[in-house]
Amino acid sequence: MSKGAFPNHRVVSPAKLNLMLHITGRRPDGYHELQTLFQLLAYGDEMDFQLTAQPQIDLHSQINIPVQDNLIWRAAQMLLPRRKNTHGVRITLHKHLPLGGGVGGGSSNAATTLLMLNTLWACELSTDQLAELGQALGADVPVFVRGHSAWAEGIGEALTPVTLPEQWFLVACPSVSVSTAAIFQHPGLTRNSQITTIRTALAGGGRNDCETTVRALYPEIQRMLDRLAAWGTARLTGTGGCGFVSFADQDAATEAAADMASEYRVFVAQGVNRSPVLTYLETLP
Ligand SMILES: C[C@@](CO)(OP(=O)(O)O)[C@H](O)COP(=O)(O)OP(=O)(O)OC[C@H]1O[C@@H](n2ccc(N)nc2=O)[C@H](O)[C@@H]1O
Ligand SMILES: Nc1ncnc2c1ncn2[C@@H]1O[C@H](COP(=O)(O)OP(=O)(O)O)[C@@H](O)[C@H]1O
Repeated sequence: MSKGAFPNHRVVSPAKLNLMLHITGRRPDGYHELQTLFQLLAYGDEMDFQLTAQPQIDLHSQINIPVQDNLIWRAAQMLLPRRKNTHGVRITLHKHLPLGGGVGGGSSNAATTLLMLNTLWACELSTDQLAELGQALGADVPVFVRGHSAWAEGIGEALTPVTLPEQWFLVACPSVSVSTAAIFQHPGLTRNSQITTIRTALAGGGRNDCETTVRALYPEIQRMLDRLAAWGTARLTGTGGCGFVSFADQDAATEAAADMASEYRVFVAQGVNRSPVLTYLETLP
């Protein structure tokens, strides 16, 4: 760091898995009523945040989408009117998570940006305010803003923090990306699951209601889930396309990952109850 330069803050923008996902109804505005268990992971994209003397937002992201559409850019723009100092920021995204994989990378990046800039720009917004801003960017943003594994209802915004066993997960990502909107618009999707309880879900009950439709539309995902099933109960996360299996220990997960790695992009990650971004923010003065 050169003299006078601002420090660089590197944080892990975590992924999530939906351990189960039931669709219990559809609202008049087209959004679906869900019940889902969000498991945060100690793995994700890495993001660098460094304040600058110039007031602009300078985003370096390897993903091939127009900057105005990047959820990081959009999150930063939302906080700009609340900035209480004169600094700009240089944000660099090191993308590790697949796009449109159901592991929530874009939503997580948006939430990480809201959390980091709220501190670095001294915006002083409460967690509730940040979660509300985040929800306008996507249904999955609030869970990452609150930064805790959670039971979600409503359209995914009514969150109850939960403590989950910190198991290991093998996540496999097929080379296809699934459009969340397309799955939710599909006529074959089951939308009438019985309301279940948080207790049943925590005990491992439940399934992913999107899975039948996703399997039918994407043979490659069907094949991947069938391959994963060699190690246990294989599930789709979100609207896909990634699937996962849980393990009690890291070695077993790593062994299974090695077996799948020649065919699929895979990663092994531990489930965590608290987001690494919150842990990082606690270290700041
Ligand atoms: C269903 C989940 C479960 O985690 O799927 P994944 O995106 O993770 O796969 C998420 O809540 C998705 O969250 P997110 O990806 O942020 O969704 P949004 O951008 O808000 O919405 C994308 C589209 O999905 C549909 N949608 C989303 C959430 C919801 N409860 N009902 C819906 O019908 C809407 O058609 C919307 O236009
Ligand atoms: N910073 C970002 N990272 C990833 N995707 C982004 C980002 N900004 C915008 N997007 C868009 O959001 C879409 C869904 O993002 P992502 O979070 O990866 O999917 P999912 O919600 O299925 O896990 C991407 O296909 C991409 O077009």
